[in-house]
Amino acid sequence: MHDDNASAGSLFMVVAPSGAGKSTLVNALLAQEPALKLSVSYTTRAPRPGEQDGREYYFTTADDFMRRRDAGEFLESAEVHGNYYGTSRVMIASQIKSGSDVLLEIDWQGAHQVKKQFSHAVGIFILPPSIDALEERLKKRGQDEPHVITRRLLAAGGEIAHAGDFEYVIINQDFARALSELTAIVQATRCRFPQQAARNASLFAQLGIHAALN
Ligand SMILES: Nc1ncnc2c1ncn2[C@@H]1O[C@H](COP(=O)(O)OP(=O)(O)OP(=O)(O)O)[C@@H](O)[C@H]1O
Ligand SMILES: Nc1nc2c(ncn2[C@@H]2O[C@H](COP(=O)(O)O)[C@@H](O)[C@H]2O)c(=O)[nH]1
Repeated sequence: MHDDNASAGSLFMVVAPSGAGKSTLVNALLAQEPALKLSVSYTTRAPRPGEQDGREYYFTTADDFMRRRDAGEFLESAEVHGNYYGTSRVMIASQIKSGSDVLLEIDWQGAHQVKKQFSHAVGIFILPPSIDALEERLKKRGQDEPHVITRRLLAAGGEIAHAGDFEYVIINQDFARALSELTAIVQATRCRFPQQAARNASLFAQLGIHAALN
């Protein structure tokens, strides 16, 4: 089993039922934390209007996805709402190794797979204030067919049942508050001993601080 170590960047996983607001929160977080790298996943889902290949996702066919999966190219992958999604192993490994903090927007199944390989990955589950609010948000977003929205709402209860598997839970009712909680989690993780020691190795050496103090 692979695991991260003291010199590695932090790995964040943001998980939520569809429509809870994770992409909106993550985009706002990235705007204020440009050093944080967002992993771009592969998916077999068709692009929504305005989505660009290589920006929101790498859009691909089921055949290509399976070929990549069978070749071990994915750190994690899962079927979600009738489509396949996966995170590139190579991209994450190189970003973490170079000390970058990386954020994955994935479902709970993928998060479990990542946690088995990177035990220090920080899982953050975003809850909607209610199922009614989730429905309203999906409808207002206006990007999915009614049958797709129904399917996603039906799946939400099962996904929410996994909230307790994660280190942190944020209720995205008031957006500004939810964003400030997400930011606080990222900043607190960066202040953990291994992350600080890796970022400030020469200061730590100068001050005579050793990892044994951790
Ligand atoms: N706190 C909030 N209050 C009201 N609306 C919100 C809030 N947060 C996000 N939204 C809106 O809810 C809709 C869904 O948000 P978003 O697309 O970020 O969800 P998501 O969890 O990323 O969904 P998916 O998993 O389907 O990509 C968007 O139209 C967004 O503007
Ligand atoms: N396990 C993974 N799940 C992923 C990944 N990328 C996205 N997702 C999840 O899929 C649903 C639907 O996304 P949408 O863009 O079609 O609305 C969403 O809840 C994501 O969390 C991934 O790489 N792996």
